[in-house]
Amino acid sequence: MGSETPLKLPVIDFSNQSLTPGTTEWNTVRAQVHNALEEYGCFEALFNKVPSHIRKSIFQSIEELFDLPLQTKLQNVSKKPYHGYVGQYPMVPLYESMGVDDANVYEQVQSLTNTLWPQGNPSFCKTIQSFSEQVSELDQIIRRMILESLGLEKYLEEHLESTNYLLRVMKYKGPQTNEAKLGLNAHTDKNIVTILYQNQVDGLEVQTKDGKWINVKPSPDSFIAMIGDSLYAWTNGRLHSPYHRVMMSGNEARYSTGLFSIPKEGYIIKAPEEVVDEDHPLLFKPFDHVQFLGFYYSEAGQRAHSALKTYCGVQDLAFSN
Ligand SMILES: O=C(O)CCC(=O)C(=O)O
Ligand SMILES: [Fe+2]
Repeated sequence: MGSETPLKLPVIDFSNQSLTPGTTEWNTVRAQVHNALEEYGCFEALFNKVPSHIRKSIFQSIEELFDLPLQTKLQNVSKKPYHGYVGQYPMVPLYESMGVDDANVYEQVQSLTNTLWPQGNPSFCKTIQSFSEQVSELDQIIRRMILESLGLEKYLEEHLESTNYLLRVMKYKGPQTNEAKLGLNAHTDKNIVTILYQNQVDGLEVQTKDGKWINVKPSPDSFIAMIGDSLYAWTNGRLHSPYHRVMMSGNEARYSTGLFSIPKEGYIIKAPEEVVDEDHPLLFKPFDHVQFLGFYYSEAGQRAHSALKTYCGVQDLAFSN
């Protein structure tokens, strides 16, 4: 009857100056990261390395982007599925998003900027690139902590080099109702790690392992870090990749960003032998992320409850032993 404490994601502080590998501070935060990702696959990260002027200008840049005519936005295309402009879907009418491949690389952002603004837009370009580069530092800290906590640090270099960064920017229109409307369908992310950042309008919900929805209410200094299916598979199920969705109410638009670390095409995701043993039989056959994405966006992939299990799960073999 409203007396239950609302569920909350773990909050982990990465803003300590002395957060460097090998220190006690590092090991303490690493243990918190490991516990949060095992249980929720997700946590709220306090991270003060992104200067406040960039945190402000990122939302100005995103608004400017979505205010472009549809014809211009449609020029945001990519070879990979779901990396370019997405919107105008009858199922999720509030949602619109765009993607910047290799968003931490200046020349890549510049090329998209010049496509969208032939007369140039240096402040957009600089803001997107700096923001992505700074948030990618948090991605790398978290992934280093994950590998260390699983005893997989010998794979660190290969692991970090096996991915690129995609920045997706999202706009959810306010539905003009008090009743919550679906902004984005429940899904698991398909990549390695996702780091989300939002304006002051909440709406993200993350599902717990026992099926309850947590309303995420990050502070203005917080980022939400989340595990995707590719890392779930690579860690052989040691870390959870949670279902999440966006529910919108009210009049205000929600703007959010997601920095996705994504395995490069041709890199085969295969759980290292250290995480496979009798108690932890291999859950997924080795796979290429880009081919997996192709399956996910096919009709069969969209029908599957878990595209990952349908595509490369070996659970039937494990059960039949
Ligand atoms: O807008 C958000 O906070 C979540 C977006 C999301 O889940 C996604 O793009 O995969
Ligand atoms: Fe997502």
